[in-house]
Amino acid sequence: MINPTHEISDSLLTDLYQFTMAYGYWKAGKAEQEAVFNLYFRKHPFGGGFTIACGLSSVIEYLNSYTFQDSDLDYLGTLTGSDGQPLFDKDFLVYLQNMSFQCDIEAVPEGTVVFPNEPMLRIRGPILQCQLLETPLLNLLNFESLVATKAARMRLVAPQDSLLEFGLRRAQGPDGGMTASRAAYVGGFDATSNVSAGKRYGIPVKGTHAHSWVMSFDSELEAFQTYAQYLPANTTLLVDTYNTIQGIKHAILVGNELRKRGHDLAGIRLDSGDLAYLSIEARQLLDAAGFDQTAIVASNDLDEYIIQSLKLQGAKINVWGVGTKLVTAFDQPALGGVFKLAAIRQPDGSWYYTLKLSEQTLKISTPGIQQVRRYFDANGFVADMIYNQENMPESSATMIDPYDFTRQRQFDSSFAWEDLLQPIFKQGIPCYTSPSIHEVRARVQQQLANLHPGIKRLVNPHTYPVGLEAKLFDLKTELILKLREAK
Ligand SMILES: Nc1ncnc2c1ncn2[C@@H]1O[C@H](COP(=O)(O)OP(=O)(O)OP(=O)(O)O)[C@@H](O)[C@H]1O
Ligand SMILES: O=P(O)(O)OC[C@H]1O[C@H](OP(=O)(O)OP(=O)(O)O)[C@H](O)[C@@H]1O
Ligand SMILES: O=C(O)c1cccnc1
Repeated sequence: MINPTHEISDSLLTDLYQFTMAYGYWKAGKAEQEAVFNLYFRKHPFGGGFTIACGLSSVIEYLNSYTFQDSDLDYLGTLTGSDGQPLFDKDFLVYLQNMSFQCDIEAVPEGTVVFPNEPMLRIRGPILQCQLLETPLLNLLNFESLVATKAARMRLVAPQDSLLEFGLRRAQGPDGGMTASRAAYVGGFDATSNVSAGKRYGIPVKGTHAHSWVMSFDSELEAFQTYAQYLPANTTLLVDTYNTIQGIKHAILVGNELRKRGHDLAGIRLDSGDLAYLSIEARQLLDAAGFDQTAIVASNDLDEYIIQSLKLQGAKINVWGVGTKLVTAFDQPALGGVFKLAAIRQPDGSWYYTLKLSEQTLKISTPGIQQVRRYFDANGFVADMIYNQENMPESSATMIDPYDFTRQRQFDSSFAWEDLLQPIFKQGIPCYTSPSIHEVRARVQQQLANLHPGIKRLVNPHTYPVGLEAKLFDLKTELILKLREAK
């Protein structure tokens, strides 16, 4: 049985190794040791130059009901190791039963443009709790951010057009379909064909009709007439079932009949063939018949590259129906968000900063209680500087490229800035008022308007500068040197 309401309140929705580590922390007396983890990704999806942060409202919803049900604990109690013995002591299950979410969470608001290596979310609290949450936090933020980014790329190439998400049938299960519909709207789509997403998220729902409608009648004309008779206010006719040009002519006939009844032909839809050629022909036929306001909808395996190409070819399409390539994030099915331990509290109250070494410089994590300071000027965003909140930047700060220390920038007090991570939970208590989905969607466009066009190029975009504040850079370098020696 699928979960049609798409509720996410499952505290077992994590990897087993989070529970085995949690158990280990508990046994070792470390369960409540304060830790800080940063959630970030290393590379933009789709070879692009920006990513849209999305999924925070799902995170909030998830954490608001983060408790273990008796049946969850019963199930954990049945798990055994390779020796056949229970994995977890009963007392550990009691600990989980009595546990309440106690962490601080800071995160960038949904709809913010974000860049590699900067935290989208930071969690601070008992290490056992942070650890259990690694998997659901990544699950909730990775996919929504990915689809919102894909949608935003399509919006960029069709700024004035209507974008409809048609993906539910091709989505990764019901949950993937719901999440994708939400993220597509946030990223800039205007409506979805997914009625459940319309109800749940307040997204406009729109649609045309399928080939089956036409095929179920003796003739295309009769199919169009019948549709217009019963749905005169929603008459967008799919014209390519048999012969597209003939289909357009049939639609015009029906349009004239609709006008006599005080309605109009809202649109025609093309779903096969050369969409540039056919849309130009359709526009001419429609205009010549006085239907210059009738929309031309196109669908058929569209993505941002095909939409861009069709526009360059002069296609007369003003509504785009996009399914598969959007909701599956077809050319990059996952955003590689990661969750890394960055600091752990010592018994003397000081922070012990942590770092994961790697042969690949790109994969070396960054320590610190990280915050992102975004500098901007009259032209938009200038750079993002990651700093350690325990060692605040001076009013004149130096930002260093973590991969080439010779590249440095100075930000004096003449620059405006804002810190991106906002408090979402304080010691487990929610402290953030989520904006509406419509406000989040508007934020995406405001954010993109602040990016240089080169950063928004679909292919080989310019890289937006992200660096480390000098004291954090020094901390990281010091740690790398120490760990390379010691381990
Ligand atoms: N003028 C065009 N320029 C670039 N791409 C186009 C153009 N017209 C259509 N396309 C795209 O080319 C692909 C055509 O795929 P395909 O050949 O499978 O479709 P079709 O045969 O026309 O339709 P179907 O197989 O659905 O009946 C689709 O992704 C479509 O969006
Ligand atoms: O192409 P997408 O971007 O995924 O958009 C959704 C597709 O779903 C419908 O097709 P249908 O399921 O009837 O199959 P089809 O591919 O044969 O048209 C519709 O006609 C679109 O072509
Ligand atoms: O309404 C439509 O035209 C539609 C909906 C889902 C998939 N394809 C098309």
